Amino acid sequence: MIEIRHLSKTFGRKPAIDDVSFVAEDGRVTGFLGPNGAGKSTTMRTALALVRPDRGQALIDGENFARMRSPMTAVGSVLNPRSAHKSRSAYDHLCSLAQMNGIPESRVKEVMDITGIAQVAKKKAGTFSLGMSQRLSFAAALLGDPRNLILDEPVNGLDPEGVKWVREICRYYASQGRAVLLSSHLMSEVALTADDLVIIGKGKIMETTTVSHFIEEHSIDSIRVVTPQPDRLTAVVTTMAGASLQPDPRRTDLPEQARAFRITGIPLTTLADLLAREGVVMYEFRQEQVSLEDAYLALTHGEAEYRSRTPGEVPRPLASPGRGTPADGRTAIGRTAGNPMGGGR
Ligand SMILES: Nc1ncnc2c1ncn2[C@@H]1O[C@H](COP(=O)(O)OP(=O)(O)OP(=O)(O)O)[C@@H](O)[C@H]1O
Repeated sequence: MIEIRHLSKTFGRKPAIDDVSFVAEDGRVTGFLGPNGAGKSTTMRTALALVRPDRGQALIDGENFARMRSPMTAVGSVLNPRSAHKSRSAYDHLCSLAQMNGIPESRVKEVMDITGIAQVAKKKAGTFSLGMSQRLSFAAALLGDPRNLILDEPVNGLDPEGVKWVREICRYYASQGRAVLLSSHLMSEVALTADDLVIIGKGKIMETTTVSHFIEEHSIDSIRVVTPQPDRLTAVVTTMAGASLQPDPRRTDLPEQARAFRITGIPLTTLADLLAREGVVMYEFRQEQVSLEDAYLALTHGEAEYRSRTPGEVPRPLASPGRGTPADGRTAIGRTAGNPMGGGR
C-alpha cells in the first residue's frame, strides 16, 4: 500500500504540490492523472525519497522509503526510461542492480524474459529505442519482485503491443494483491487499466474516485441532430420538460442551410417520435456519448500549466513586407507562430 499524506513541495517560489493526500490500495491499480506540470512526478519522486517534501510524508507498506532495508522488494519504480548507463549492456545494467540489492542473477534472466528484452541482452543501453529503454526500466523495477509498483507515464514511447503489455503487467500485479500507482495524462489509458482514480491539477488533488464511478458520473448521453429547420427543432425541444439543446460546433460538411445541435435530457426514441410527428426535417440523428477524455479535460480545464493552441488560435504578428513575406501580406503560420503544439517544458 502506498500512502501519500499531506505532501507539499515548493521549488523556488512555485508550489509543485500542495497538501496532496491519497492512498494506492493493495490489489488495485490507482491511476494518477493530471495535465503536464500538475505534480504527478513530484509526488512519485517524493514517495521514493528522491525529493524531500516541505511538509507531509509518503509511506510504502507503512515505511518511509529512505529507511528501507530492502527497497527493491518493497517497491519497483519506472521513472525515467533513459536511466541506465549508456555504454552498459542491458544484462550488465540489471546484474549490477541485482548484485547491489542481494538479488540472484537468475532473476535477471527472468525479468528480461518477462519484459521481452532477452534478445537484446548484450546490446548497449545507449543504442536502445525509447520503447526498449522503457522495457529495460520495467525489468529493473521488477527485479526485486516488489510488493508495490510506482510507474510514471510508463507507456510513453511504447508501441501498441508495448502499451497492452504494460496494461497486463499492471493488472497482473494488482491481481496478486499488490499496489500499483500509475501516472498518465491520458484518461483513455487510465480508464482501461486502473480501478481507482486520483486527479491532480496545479499541485492540488481535484478528485479521488473509482474509474467506474467516474464513468457513471461523466458519461452523459446526448443526441446530435442536424437540421435545415433550426427554429422548428428548437420550438419542439423546448416544449419537452428536462430537455436541453445546444449548438454543436462540429460542422462536418453540412449543407449551407443546416445547423447541428446536441440535445440532452430526452430519450432517443421519444425525440425521434416527436420530431417525426412534427415533420421536422433531419439530415443527421444519432446518439453520442461524451467521451471520458472530454469529461476529464472539462474537469482539468484551467488547471493545465502548459496549454497548447490550434494554429488558428495563435495570434499572427502583423506582416511587414520584407524578405520571406509573401507579396500579398499573408504570413506563414509555421514560421511566425512558433510550435503550434506547444506543451513541452
Ligand atoms: N526539480 C525541479 N525544480 C524546479 N521545478 C520543478 C522541479 N521538478 C518539478 N518542478 C516543477 O513542479 C511542477 C510540477 O512538476 P511535475 O514534474 O511534478 O509535474 P507532472 O504532473 O509530472 O508533469 P508531466 O506530466 O509534464 O511530467 C512543474 O511546474 C515543474 O516545472
